[in-house]
Amino acid sequence: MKVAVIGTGYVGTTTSIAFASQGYKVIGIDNDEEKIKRLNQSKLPFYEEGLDGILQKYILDGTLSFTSNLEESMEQCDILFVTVGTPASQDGSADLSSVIEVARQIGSVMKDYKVIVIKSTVPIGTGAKLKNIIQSELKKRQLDISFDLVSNPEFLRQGKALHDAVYPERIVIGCETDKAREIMEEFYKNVKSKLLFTTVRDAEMIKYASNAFLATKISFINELARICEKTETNIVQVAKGMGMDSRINPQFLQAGLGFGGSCFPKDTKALLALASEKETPMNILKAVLHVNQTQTDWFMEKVKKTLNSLSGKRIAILGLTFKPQTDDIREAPSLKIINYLIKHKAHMAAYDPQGTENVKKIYPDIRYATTPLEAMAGADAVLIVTEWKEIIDIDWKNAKRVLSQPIVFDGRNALDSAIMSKLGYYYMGVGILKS
Ligand SMILES: NC(=O)C1=CN([C@@H]2O[C@H](COP(=O)(O)OP(=O)(O)OC[C@H]3O[C@@H](n4cnc5c(N)ncnc54)[C@H](O)[C@@H]3O)[C@@H](O)[C@H]2O)C=CC1
Ligand SMILES: O=C(O)[C@H]1O[C@H](OP(=O)(O)OP(=O)(O)OC[C@H]2O[C@@H](n3ccc(=O)[nH]c3=O)[C@H](O)[C@@H]2O)[C@H](O)[C@@H](O)[C@@H]1O
Repeated sequence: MKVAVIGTGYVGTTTSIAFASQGYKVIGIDNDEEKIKRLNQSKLPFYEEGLDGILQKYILDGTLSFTSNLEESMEQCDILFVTVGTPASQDGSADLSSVIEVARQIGSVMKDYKVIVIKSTVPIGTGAKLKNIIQSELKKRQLDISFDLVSNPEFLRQGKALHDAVYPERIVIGCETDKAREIMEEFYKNVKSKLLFTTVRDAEMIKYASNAFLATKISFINELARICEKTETNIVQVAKGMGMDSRINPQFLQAGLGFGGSCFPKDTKALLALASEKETPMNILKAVLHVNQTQTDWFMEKVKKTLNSLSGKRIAILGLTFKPQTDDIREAPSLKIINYLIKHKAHMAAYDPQGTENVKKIYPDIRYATTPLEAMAGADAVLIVTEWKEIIDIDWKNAKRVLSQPIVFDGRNALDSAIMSKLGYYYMGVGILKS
């Protein structure tokens, strides 16, 4: 079975590699010709550990190839996965222009039966809409070709993308015909995973509901962190105790600077936009976004209060990406923090193992360091913004010497407050008592 993957971004490239590893011949397609050229030279368009070597292996052995020519690729493939972006529009709803464009292109060149699988995150009802678009393109060509439209949402996490794509915990397949079900069952037969067949609409909702629920856990714990500080309780211990109940479980109970990235913020907004369109308020989700939008300001107000004023203070920012193990800075809390520090006239030096070049494009005028210690030299305070292992593993005992004042604000509760205090730091986390 040969497959095409349309859209070679984070999801498209990773799933192409995962499918190649399962023995399929895969053609990755993108309308960004520069990206295609680089991919064919085994150059990833983003950072994801371990992925570049495997990409090269499959390109060299001919399992995986990349092109911009959809028509030619379609003739050779039985299944087409659509993984183009669905970013947020101005009003928060999902911008479907890319998936719609791809549906039009498919309908305008399709010559025989295909299974078209939507992996992009799309609002409920989009599958049906895309099916209509393909049908009307076929009608324009006076063709009566059958095809199936399937929803197969993607649940991979950046930073663990390859692992998640190769060993998914669950596979959700929304389809409307037995033929499509059989083909999808056959396609995933070698993947050991829980498989759920459902309708296209249910599959679309499962994706939004999953992201919204995880975002809810994060905002819940972040709001709880605020009350922990007022009640002299420790959110790390509280989350640990809560997570010991398997009904709650410890995952996504890490208090911090709020959720960022390309998905939680946009998908929660898109679900809210859908709820508003359907005149069915989702009050919990609204509050989830509100907590998230105010979390960095809440944290920075503590920083400002502790330092009396930020004006003229030298601040070291450690970590810029929205989470470790990625170079992605989309909706990263660091951007809000830099903005806050600029507004309050602080001087800053920032360090990140992978995200610096991307942040430089937005904030070219702040100082960027090539090591954590360089960023910390002469600083009045250190802000831990992303919990990269390299940052956690700093030799904090000796690092104190390069600082102007031994003050650490840990936005991720990545360090141990008792140890930091023993080392002589004034240490403040999120939802834990300062030490
Ligand atoms: N990034 C992530 O971790 C996850 C993303 N998703 C969803 O997957 C979808 C893709 O996300 P990313 O890979 O992050 O997006 P991305 O922005 O990294 O990549 C999208 C790719 O689609 C290409 N594209 C756009 N229009 C095209 C067209 N007409 N023909 C061919 N290629 C076209 C772009 O050039 C780009 O390379 C989104 O709906 C997202 O919500 C789902 C799970 C995880
Ligand atoms: O739809 C998507 O794109 C993906 O969104 C998330 O994946 P991702 O955004 O890569 O990263 P997560 O590990 O979920 O982290 C998201 C954000 O939440 C924050 N977070 C996460 C967990 C936690 O306990 N606390 C917390 O603040 C992280 O720092 C990060 O900013 C989901 O975990 C994936 O299942 C989903 O496929």
